[in-house]
Amino acid sequence: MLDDDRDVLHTARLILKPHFAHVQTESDPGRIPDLLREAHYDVVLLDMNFTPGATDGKEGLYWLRKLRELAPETQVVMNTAYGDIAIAVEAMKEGAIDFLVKPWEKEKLLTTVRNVYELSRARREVAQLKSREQMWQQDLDRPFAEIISQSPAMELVFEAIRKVADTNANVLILGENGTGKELVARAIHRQSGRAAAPFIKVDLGAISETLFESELFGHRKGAFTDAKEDRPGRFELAHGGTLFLDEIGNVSLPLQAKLLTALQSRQVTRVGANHPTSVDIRLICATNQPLYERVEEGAFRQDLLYRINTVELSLPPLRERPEDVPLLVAHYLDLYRRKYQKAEVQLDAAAHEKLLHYAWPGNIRELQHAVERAVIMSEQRLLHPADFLLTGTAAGSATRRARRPEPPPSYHLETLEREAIQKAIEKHRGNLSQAAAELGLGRTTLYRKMEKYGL
Ligand SMILES: Nc1ncnc2c1ncn2[C@@H]1O[C@H](COP(=O)(O)OP(=O)(O)OP(=O)(O)O)[C@@H](O)[C@H]1O
Repeated sequence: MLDDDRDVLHTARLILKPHFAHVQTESDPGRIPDLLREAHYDVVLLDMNFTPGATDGKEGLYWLRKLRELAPETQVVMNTAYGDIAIAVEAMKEGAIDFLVKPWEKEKLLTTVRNVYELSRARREVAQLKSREQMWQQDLDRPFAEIISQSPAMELVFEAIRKVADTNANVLILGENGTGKELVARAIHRQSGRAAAPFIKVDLGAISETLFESELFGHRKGAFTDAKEDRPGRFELAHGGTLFLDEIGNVSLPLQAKLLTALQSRQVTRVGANHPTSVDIRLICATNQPLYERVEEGAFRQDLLYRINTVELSLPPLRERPEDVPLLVAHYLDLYRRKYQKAEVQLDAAAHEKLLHYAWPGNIRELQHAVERAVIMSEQRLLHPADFLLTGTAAGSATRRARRPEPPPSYHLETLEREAIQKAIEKHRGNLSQAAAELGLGRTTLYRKMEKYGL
């Protein structure tokens, strides 16, 4: 509160102090710029006249303008004397939010300041939401914002996405678990002309045979015991947008036939209905199964494969894009540091080495979970190799070994020891107690050696 009358300031302080976290009173308006530099004020109560004898309110209006200029989000309430209403109105035109007529009642002062404070908080929230939405919009404008990658292998994928996104072509995304198939499907949708319409995902691996038709094609009320009302299926929900069928390799042959019929005709009939409904969808399918082999085994219909694979995208496993590992580690470290409020957590060099040389059979999802777990469990600022329990299957490492020439044999003791430890950990699938027992070491010694060798 700014007022040249120290009694007024004293009374206001007594009234407001019990209700607000911070109340500041000041008799010299010349200090306004300094005060605003030092702190943020939600509400300022500003007198109209400061010089003895002045009644025209010019000073108040001058400082009001100054306040609006220096702190536009601060709300200003004018303190006016009885009879100053015309000046008060002018002040409102200049951006004051309200005015109080002196001498004010205790209750009047309290309610006014409280209301204005609530309003200023609400306005701040709206501003925050707006900027969040703007950031989100900017994110949408950057096509691959959330797909983190700097590898040539993924650059080819990005290029393919760019080419295919704005066509209506059916896309089949192949790749191991956790390679980002859903992320890519969403990126295609967002860059297509259908971006404003829904992206509907169906996890075909998780839908039971009995619910398949009703989930995908919908049902009429009374079609079966649980059908309490008419319900559209996922195909209809995706009308105008994109339908993403995940785990398409897991669908049984009878259901593949039903899917094929719907995809060929672009029509669906709700369970219990007599007439089909046309749907306009863009289809994206994904699977981690070797679909071509499944066709040869007779487990996947060839005609369905040809219907869904107009364009095929293969996502490389993480072990084939090692350039991405440091980037992903940094990304998820940052994310989980913030989520779990452990801003100080860092990886030591050996832990970095360990993550870099791991085969990541579970791909990005495994990396994400490994980093999250390490951040949650960490008790120190520095994360060591032992904080990352990577229980990669032998298959993962085997693939990696197959891709890289074996180093020449060495009888250097440390090299042999490192190898023995690595093999024991692999053999016991990451169970360090068992690995330590087999190596004839105590657990603490094993940890120490793992750290030394960056395992
Ligand atoms: N390039 C990437 N950058 C950042 N995060 C990624 C990247 N690729 C995948 N992820 C993250 O990894 C997790 C798995 O990705 P996603 O679900 O897209 O994989 P998927 O191949 O569909 O997996 P699944 O086959 O198991 O369904 C998600 O949390 C996703 O956000």
